[in-house]
Amino acid sequence: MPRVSTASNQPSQRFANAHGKGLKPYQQKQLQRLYQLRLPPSSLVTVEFAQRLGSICQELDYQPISVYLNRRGQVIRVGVGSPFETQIPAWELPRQGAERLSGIRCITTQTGLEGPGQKALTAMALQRLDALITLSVSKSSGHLRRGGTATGFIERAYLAHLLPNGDSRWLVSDPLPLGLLAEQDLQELVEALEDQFRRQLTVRQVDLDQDRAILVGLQESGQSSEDLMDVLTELGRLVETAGGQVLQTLWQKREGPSSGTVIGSGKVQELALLVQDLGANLVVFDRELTPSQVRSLEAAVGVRVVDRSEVILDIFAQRARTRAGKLQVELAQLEYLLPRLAGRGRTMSRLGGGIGTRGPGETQLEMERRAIQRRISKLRQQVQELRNHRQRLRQRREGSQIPVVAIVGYTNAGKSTLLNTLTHSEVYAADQLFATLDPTTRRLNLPNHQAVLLTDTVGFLTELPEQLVDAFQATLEEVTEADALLHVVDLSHPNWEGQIAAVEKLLDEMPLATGPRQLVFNKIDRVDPEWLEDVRLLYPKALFVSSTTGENLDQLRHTLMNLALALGMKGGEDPDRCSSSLAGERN
Ligand SMILES: Nc1nc2c(ncn2[C@@H]2O[C@H](COP(=O)(O)OP(=O)(O)OP(=O)(O)O)[C@@H](O)[C@H]2O)c(=O)[nH]1
Ligand SMILES: [Mg+2]
Repeated sequence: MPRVSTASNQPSQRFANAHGKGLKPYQQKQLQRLYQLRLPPSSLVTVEFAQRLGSICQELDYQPISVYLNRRGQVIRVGVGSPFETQIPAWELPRQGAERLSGIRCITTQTGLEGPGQKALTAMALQRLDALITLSVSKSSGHLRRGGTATGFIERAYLAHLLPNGDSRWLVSDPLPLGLLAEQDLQELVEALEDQFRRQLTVRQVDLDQDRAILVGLQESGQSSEDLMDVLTELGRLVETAGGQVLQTLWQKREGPSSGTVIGSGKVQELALLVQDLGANLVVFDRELTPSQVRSLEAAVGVRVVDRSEVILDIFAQRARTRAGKLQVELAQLEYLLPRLAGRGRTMSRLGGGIGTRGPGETQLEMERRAIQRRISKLRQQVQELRNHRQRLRQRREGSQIPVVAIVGYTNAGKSTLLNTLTHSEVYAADQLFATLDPTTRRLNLPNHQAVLLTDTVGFLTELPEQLVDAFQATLEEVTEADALLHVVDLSHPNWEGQIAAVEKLLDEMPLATGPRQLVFNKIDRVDPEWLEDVRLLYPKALFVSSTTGENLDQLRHTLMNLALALGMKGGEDPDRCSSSLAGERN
């Protein structure tokens, strides 16, 4: 049997809290009876139904009542409170595309004579209601039936509905006599609206196979606007690299993140509206979210909410080609997933479809947890084997006394391109983040007939998820075991200085990366030559090259020659070098 309070299935208490008044049993009964009423499917509202609501409203001392109906004319929810207070939670709403309305309309009572307020209209937009009908109940002129019960008097009525992409989000009618409103055809109205929404969607050329994302950032005190923009630009690049489309970016200035939802509650609401307006199906935050934050946010906005780490993990998962790469990515993903298992799933399970949305029940979760743990230990073991294998490879290389130089740098700096140009190879290089996941080593013969081994490595990124760093340890050891590092910087990137700092920081955190580091500014073909001279003054020891045009690569070869000579001498003096560093690693 349907209850008056449909949201929590706890009768009446919710309303008593919202309005400071408990409901008397006979009042509850009247509300309950509303569930038995049924409107003709084509009617927006009937005069009888409106008057019945007006009368109940009077009997409840003019507390507002909101009734929700589906398109078959059935009452599916009754609440004492404004449309804003009685909203249907996002996860209980049917999941619809941006071209559809929810198939639910709300009829609400009020005592004022004005049309629906901002909050009520916002609630309509959040739920994508077919329509919002506001009935103004007169306090004075309610007339009495012979039996003594008030019938309620509806002074005027308003019809409000959403608008496809106009200057305003909704349209509110002038005050209408009830009779006129009752003549409105519901089907005609919603068909016309959905038709317009569909056409608008075609104009926007939304690709329905792609994730359509809204980015959310937080500017904490102490963070400059430029820093935030850099973070959000990079986040956008990451989302695009992962195959998503960025529809819009939203940010907020705040002391610090709110513990519940990162951004404040008003901003969450703005976000939820934007999701509706743009037909987004994904929200991406610029920072790592706790499981409970994800839960609250998903409940409020009604679509999947992910954090930056998940996007990065997703990219790695898509990029991984080799067995080793796949192994490492799977390990990272599972380690990320495990602590988040409990929260995910249940809130979103009703929405169905899409990654991370199918929620198993609690027992199944427990089983899955154990299965995942087993899988993680197995993967760790395999990653360890991989590590040993790489170690043997390196050992062989070191035995051959050819110095190893690792090319490191921020993702997309041009590391693979540099390796390709220098060694005439065809390692995969592309204008993508994390084009390279697996290190590749190539032999480079220098003009003096000496050789070095150049190793291309996975790109760096600020605040890489720790699970990834752990999982890619085997790969990163190529860096820690190299005799020297070439730190490649994309000088044409607006945040090149920030990227240098990020890479230096990560390298400093690797205790074994002790070899000399040579800074190589790349992509100089894309920067203003005058400005380049200024940078040269700032970094007198750096090299300035273009990997695509080959400019100044001779200088780089020369530098490598000197490096190799110095290393060769060092190698000669210290034959134990390789075994001692390996011993250190085993601990
Ligand atoms: N104009 C110009 N473009 C360059 C230069 N070097 C690399 N690129 C371009 O920059 C993009 C990234 O190059 P990659 O070599 O894949 O960069 P990477 O550092 O290996 O990137 P990840 O493997 O993703 O970390 C590609 O589109 C290259 O063509 C250069 O000197 N000048
Ligand atoms: Mg690369």
